[in-house]
Amino acid sequence: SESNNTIFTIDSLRDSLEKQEDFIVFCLIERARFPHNSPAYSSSSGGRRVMSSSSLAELFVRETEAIQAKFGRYQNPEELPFFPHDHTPIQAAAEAPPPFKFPQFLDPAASSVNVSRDIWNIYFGDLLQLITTDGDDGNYQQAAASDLVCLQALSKRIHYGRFVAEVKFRDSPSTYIPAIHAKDSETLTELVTSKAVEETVIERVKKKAEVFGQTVTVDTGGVSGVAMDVNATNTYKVDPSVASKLYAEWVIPLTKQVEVDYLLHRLD
Ligand SMILES: O=C(O)C(=O)C[C@]1(C(=O)O)C=C[C@@H](O)C=C1
Repeated sequence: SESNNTIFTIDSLRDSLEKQEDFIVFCLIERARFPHNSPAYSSSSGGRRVMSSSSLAELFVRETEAIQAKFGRYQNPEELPFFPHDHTPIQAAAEAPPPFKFPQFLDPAASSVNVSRDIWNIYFGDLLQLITTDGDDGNYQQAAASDLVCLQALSKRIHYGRFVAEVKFRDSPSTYIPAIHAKDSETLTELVTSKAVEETVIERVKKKAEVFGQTVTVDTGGVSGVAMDVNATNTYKVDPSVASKLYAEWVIPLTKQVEVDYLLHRLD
């Protein structure tokens, strides 16, 4: 309904993006507890009988998403799966509560936007090596479970660009309409860009990695107080410069690509 639309403003969306940062930083910290565990990402079967030629991590994501799809995860317009699934939620008992009615805020343009492949490739091709140590502890299930949570958090954040683009378009259609008609992605990219906001976001993420990634120690010698270990960069659980690089080089550029892809189809 139209009344649902009022909850989305550029400020409320930026507020949500800021809160999602906390979760993303904690996801990275959690994954960084385990070594890289490269066999989880190799698709060769090593001669064993396997379900498919996919890696363990890929199978884990695919199968978990399929279950979450059955329970309605992708009825939420904020969520996009990495793999296509039958999105029909399972039939709940007759007395079960009715499904949540998500506000339908996005234009059908949303269905033509999907950068999941890029997120997948960046995560497994670049990011994972930057937040983990080389090594193999054999606990691939645990590593893959952490990967899934990271991937879902990043995908939600980046695809939030659809909501941001819709708000920007509604706030000022005449700014965007000529570039949309001209299919001018370069101009659209300039129009959705706010350098000052980007710099704040990148700086804030770095600071969060510094604050959340410290080892907190409690003085048990009878003296009250909590001592925070604010030592050299290499004592942080995730290198703060990796967190800011993630945002500067991948998260923000992909969010902008999502915004532009969405706007390009906004008047279809
Ligand atoms: O806040 C916005 O206006 C956004 O579009 C989001 C975002 C981001 O990804 O954080 C992307 C582009 C802008 O240049 C600034 C920030």
